[in-house]
Amino acid sequence: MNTNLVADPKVVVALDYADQKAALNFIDQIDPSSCRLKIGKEMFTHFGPAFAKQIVDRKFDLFLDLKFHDIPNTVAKAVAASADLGVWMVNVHASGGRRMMEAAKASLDSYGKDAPLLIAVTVLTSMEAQDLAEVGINVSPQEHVKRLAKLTQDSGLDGVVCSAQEASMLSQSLGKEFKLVTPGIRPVGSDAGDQRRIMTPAEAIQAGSHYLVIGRPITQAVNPAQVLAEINQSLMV
Ligand SMILES: O=c1ccn([C@@H]2O[C@H](COP(=O)(O)O)[C@@H](O)[C@H]2O)c(=O)[nH]1
Repeated sequence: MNTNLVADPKVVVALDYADQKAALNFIDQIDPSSCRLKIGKEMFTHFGPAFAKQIVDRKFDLFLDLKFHDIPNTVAKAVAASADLGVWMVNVHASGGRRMMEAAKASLDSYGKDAPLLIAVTVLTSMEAQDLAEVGINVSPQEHVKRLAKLTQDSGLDGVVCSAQEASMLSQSLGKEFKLVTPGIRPVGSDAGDQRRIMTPAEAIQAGSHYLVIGRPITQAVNPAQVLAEINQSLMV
């Protein structure tokens, strides 16, 4: 199926499947130029690095979304192990701090042009002000995102995970080259589920998002490849 082939696909499909066959069935219907793919804690815990390699071998750009958050030495080693898998992008939590992020970045030095993009999670898109207050952060999500994104840039990373609601603010303050990777994307009419800071695909691109992470609206659809094609179409206008 033609899912609208684009030179630099913006959509990153979150493959949050408990069933490897279901994920591969979807992947077999799409082309690497129609989207990038992401695996996170669910599929990596079920199926491990071998599954990640299968996706890389099929020539898809793979975002390994394991959100490392540990001491600098441990995170640096985990990021280097991710690079060994040949992934396109990998991430850590910005709240792990500057020394952790710098160690993660340094661990990629020896990979040269083959190093994956390294980005950091700011404030999860499932969180709103009340969630932050309950963990002792008494500023708005926007303010906390801004602080963590600046720290991420100062630590030498390539970009952040944030919500599209913060994209315009970050694009202005940190520049257009700094990658903004935005989950919490919901086409009109789709269920928000546990997400709180959401936007539609077209609005997110207009706000300055570089990559749109989209999971359930695609993967739980009756025809995931068709929904992907419709989303790509909505981005072409
Ligand atoms: O702040 C974050 C960071 C990561 N995610 C991940 O993105 C997808 C979103 O899936 P949907 O089904 O479209 O909600 C999922 O894999 C999350 O782990 C995020 O949502 N927010």
